[in-house]
Amino acid sequence: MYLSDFNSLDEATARDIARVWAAVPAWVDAVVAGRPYASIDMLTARATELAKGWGPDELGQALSQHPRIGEKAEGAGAEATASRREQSTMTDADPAVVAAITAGNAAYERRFDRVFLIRAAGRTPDQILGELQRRLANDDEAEVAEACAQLAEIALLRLRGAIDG
Ligand SMILES: NC(=O)NC1=NC(=O)NC1=O
Repeated sequence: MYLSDFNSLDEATARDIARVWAAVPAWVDAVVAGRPYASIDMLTARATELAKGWGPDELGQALSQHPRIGEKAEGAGAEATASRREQSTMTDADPAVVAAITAGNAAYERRFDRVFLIRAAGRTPDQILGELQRRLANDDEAEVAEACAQLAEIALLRLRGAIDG
């Protein structure tokens, strides 16, 4: 869709679209409230700025829309479609790597009590596994910051994939 379309959509429809980018209600409302955007750069700058305030609560809100790495997102919704596209690198992954990621996901959830979140697009399964194992050693605060940064990267990738200047 063009930026002009996003600018002129009714609030509810604009929120439905921004919610696919990151299912963080306050962030969705603020991104939509910032319309009309003069350029895609202004939109991405505001979306990035607003994501800087994310913490454990926002992670919890957004994670319901992100299947585990290596798990196929079910359904035909926009979020599931985006997840499948982003995780397509896992489709032909080495079974040993998939097994290690699955075990790593379980270890991560035991350690941090939430799903491991990473911007999967542009990463190989090996790179994802390496990041998972590295981040497992993070302390709580550092890991919240890393997970929020990944959530923001996913949001900006989805935003840029949805809106043409
Ligand atoms: N648990 C996850 O990291 N999920 C995901 N990462 C992505 O880039 N897309 C997802 O659905």
